Amino acid sequence: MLNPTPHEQLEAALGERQYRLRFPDDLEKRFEADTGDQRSQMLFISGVICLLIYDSFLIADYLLRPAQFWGIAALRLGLVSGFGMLALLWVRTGPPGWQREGCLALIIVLGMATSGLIFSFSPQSIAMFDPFSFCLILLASNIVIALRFKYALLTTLACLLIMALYVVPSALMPLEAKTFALLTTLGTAVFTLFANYRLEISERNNYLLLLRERLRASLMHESNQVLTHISQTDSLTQLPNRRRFDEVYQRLWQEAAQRARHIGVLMIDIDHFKRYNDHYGHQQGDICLATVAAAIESQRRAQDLVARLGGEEFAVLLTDTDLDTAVQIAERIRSAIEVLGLEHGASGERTMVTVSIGVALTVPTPQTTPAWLMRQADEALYAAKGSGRNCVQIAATSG
Ligand SMILES: Nc1nc2c(ncn2[C@@H]2O[C@H](COP(=O)(O)OP(=O)(O)OP(=O)(O)O)[C@@H](O)[C@H]2O)c(=O)[nH]1
Repeated sequence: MLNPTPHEQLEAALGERQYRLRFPDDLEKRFEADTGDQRSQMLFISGVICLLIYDSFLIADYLLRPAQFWGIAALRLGLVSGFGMLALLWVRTGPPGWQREGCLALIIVLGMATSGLIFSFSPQSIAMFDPFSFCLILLASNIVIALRFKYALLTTLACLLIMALYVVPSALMPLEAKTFALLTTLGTAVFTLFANYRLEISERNNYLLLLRERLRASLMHESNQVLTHISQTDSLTQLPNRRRFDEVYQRLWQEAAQRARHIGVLMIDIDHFKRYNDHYGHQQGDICLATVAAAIESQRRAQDLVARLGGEEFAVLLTDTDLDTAVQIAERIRSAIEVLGLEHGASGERTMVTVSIGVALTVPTPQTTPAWLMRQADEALYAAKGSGRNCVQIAATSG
């Protein structure tokens, strides 16, 4: 079975009941690649805010536990904030997802363990306040930092265990207060985990919708490019068609007018092509047209445009070219087709396929127009046909 395309994977993920916290592998990798850097930056900012709040509790420590203040300050500022800042700076560099989440989870657990230790230093009269700080740590972990759910769950369980290890055997609180503290912390854990789960689900769903829009836009862009190419290309010769020629011609004319530079047109027509068709058949005529087109294309300079204007008529747009060079290019094209040696048994004049070419060149002025120059090239072509074909003629106004 064929592997599903990114678009199919995406539609399947959107179609599923949206409660899963993991996409199929490819999509999951793309999710991490697309959102990882931004998440690292957000985690850095929310982490710094959490550390500031954590350290602001030094005010309460100073008021409630002045005797232990300096020891507690060393724990909060030196241990938790010190390691915390280092971890956040590292997270900001955009490490892989599991390292980023795991590292922050460890810092949160360290914060909880330190809060437990601070609780154990408390005088009996104020120990009852500390469980509130445990709840705040869970709030920070699950809502503000919003670790990915799996990490949030493990961190919460570790925090609850640490909290229970400090509070349950503690002699600082009566049983009623311990029960209240445990229930409050447990309730906070459940509520914040539930919110964390919903946050991640909605982040993932938003990502899927955004990705679908991006994929649709890029598919649309690709289709537009294909359609534009089709609408501007001649299907038989794969050369630009008349529409494309006119578009480029108008633009180059304006540029030549602004810069007072030459612009030139070579009008090329296969000689006695009606006879060729009649003699060899339309299908062979098509092959001949494509061969002649490729030969003309092979002689053009990089900056010039070759187009099939219709039927057996081609044109070359020349920019920044003097008359001598234009005639040289025309002569090169004429001779390249002659030396192809494509048999033309019905020509009457020669035995192989040849072309006649009209050359017209000008520096645009307010009195001249693109259509006027085309007419000049057409008249020169007509003159080439009149001079026995298989030759190049220059428009009278270009000489
Ligand atoms: N095979 C083929 N023939 C085409 C195509 N488009 C136009 N033609 C033929 O090209 C021929 C052009 O003939 P004319 O315009 O009379 O000119 P000519 O016979 O080349 O004569 P001169 O231009 O005077 O040398 C016609 O027979 C058209 O049917 C095409 O896409 N394929």
